[in-house]
Formats: sequence, C-alpha cells, structure tokens
Amino acid sequence: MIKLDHLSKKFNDDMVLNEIELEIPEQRIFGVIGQSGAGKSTLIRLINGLEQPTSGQVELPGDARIGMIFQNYALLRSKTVYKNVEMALRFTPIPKEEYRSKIQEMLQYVGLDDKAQAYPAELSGGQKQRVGIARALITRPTILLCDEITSALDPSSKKVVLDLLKKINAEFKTTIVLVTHEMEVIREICDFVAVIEKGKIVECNSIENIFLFPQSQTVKDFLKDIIYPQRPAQSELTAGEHLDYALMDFAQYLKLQKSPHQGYIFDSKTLELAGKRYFSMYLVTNDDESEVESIRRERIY
Ligand SMILES: Nc1ncnc2c1ncn2[C@@H]1O[C@H](COP(=O)(O)OP(=O)(O)OP(=O)(O)O)[C@@H](O)[C@H]1O
Repeated sequence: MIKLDHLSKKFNDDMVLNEIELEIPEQRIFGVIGQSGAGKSTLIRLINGLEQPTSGQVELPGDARIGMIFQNYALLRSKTVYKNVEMALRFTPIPKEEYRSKIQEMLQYVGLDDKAQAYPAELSGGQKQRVGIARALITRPTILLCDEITSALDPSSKKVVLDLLKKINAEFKTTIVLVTHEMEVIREICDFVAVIEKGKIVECNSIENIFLFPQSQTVKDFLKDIIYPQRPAQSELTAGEHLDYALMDFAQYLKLQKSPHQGYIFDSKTLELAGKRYFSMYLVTNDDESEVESIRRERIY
C-alpha cells in the first residue's frame, strides 16, 4: 500500500495540499481527479520524491520502484526512440549487453518495434506517449505514476494508451496512480478514485460508488460532462432513446455483462439509481430483486 499520511505542501504561503490522507492499494489502478490547479501534479511529485512535504509523509512499500509518465512525454528530441528508452536503463544495474534485447522487447510490447530509429518529431502524440511508457516500464517499476498522460491525445490515441495501461496492470501487477481532469479516463480504467479540490481530498471511493453515489459538487459536475458524449441533445431524444442511452451508459460504467438474449442485466436497485440520479426517469421492473427480464418504460415528466 502507498500511504499518504497527513500530507501537506505549502509553496510560499499557499497551502497547495492540505492534510491529504490516502491509502492506495497495490496492484490496482488508482485515479486522482481534480480541476486545474487542485494540486494533482504536486501530489504526484510528493509521491515520487521530486518535492518534499511541508508536513506529513509518504509511506511506500519496501520494494517500491517508481516509474513516471508525463503529459508532455518528456522525450529527448535529438535522440531516436531506441536511445530515449535506453536512457532509462543507464540508471539500472542491467549489463549493457542486455540493453538491445530488452529495448526491442519493450518497443514490441508497446507496439512500436518499427519505430526504433524514428525521432520524436516523426511520431504522433499517442506514439510519443507509448515511448514514454516503454521508457518507464523498462526498469520494471512496481508503481507507475501517470500525470495527465492522455490530456493532449485525440480519442483514438487515448484509447490505445489507456488499453496499454490496463494491460500493464493486468500482466505485471504494476500499481498505477493516475492523475487527470478527465472523468472518461477514470471511468475507462480506474478501480478507485480520489477527488481533489483546492488541495483537499473531498471524496474517495470505488469507481462504481463514485458513479452511483457522487457526493461532491466536483464529481457531479464531471459526470454531467460525460453522460451523453457525441449524442443528440437530451431534449431531442424520445423517451425510449433516452432510456436506451441511459442503460447503455450504465452498463458501460458498471462494466456489466450483456445478457445472452436481450440487452443488459441490471438489478432493480441499479435501475432505480440510474433513473433517480442521472436521468430523472422512473424505471419499473418485474424482477425479484435479482435480475431483470423485461423493463416497463415510463416517464414521470
Ligand atoms: N514549484 C512551485 N512553486 C510555487 N507554486 C507552485 C509550484 N508548483 C505548483 N504550485 C502551485 O500549486 C498549485 C497546484 O498546482 P499543481 O500543478 O499541483 O495543480 P494541478 O492540479 O496539477 O493543476 P494542472 O492540471 O493545471 O497542472 C497551483 O496554484 C500552482 O501554481
């Protein structure tokens, strides 16, 4: 576990982080979401030791090795992809003879084996970020810290990078701590999320609970932005479409299984919450508190 114990950071007289208390479980993907200036980067810099706390402390597991990925990639422009990844190995005891095979293996893992001799300027944003990931991963970190790593990427590159992080977490059991201001990113890959507002943690919960029981205004505001991405305005939807989208969103949020015959399986509690919390809709089910076979649709407005 990574434990942040009454962690505070002041810059001049500004309390940028205020008594942060967090327990970040190992081998999971933990998100920290907040608006610009909330203190997310400072939190990451305290975890990796680039900044010292004003008070409180960061407790890391005894065997922790930290890798870091940055929003702006932090690649050396004058060096090839291969050389950029090689840089990270120079700080490890790995013998030089093993560099080539390790770098090739890592570039293959991130899907860039054909770009070894390319320079960063010749790569797309998503490809640059994958070089950043290869460079971080080659030292086999136990903890991977990600600072807004998808903010500058288009949706398809974003997906590739997030899928890669999921794969890394699943295969290497790397603990991933990711800070972002994008709720889609949290929804896509995190197991847990902490919400930071003006240097304070205002909410911390599992991903399901954050979506079902949002407490803070910050989360409610974030949720509003992602309910209907790239869809017709809510006022243009028919009641049926409205409900279909609502259910599809919920299935996606909660990673529910699709039922073999029709649609998604929901329990009635979820339907009730879906209706009441997000869509002002009243959903009636004929289930026995376990599974729903059919859904009678009704609007109350
Ligand atoms: N080295 C520093 N010296 C002085 N103030 C700083 C320093 N680093 C950060 N700050 C201030 O701390 C506050 C939080 O900054 P931080 O970068 O941690 O926020 P953030 O949530 O990561 O925001 P963003 O997403 O915009 O980077 C800001 O007001 C910032 O100006």
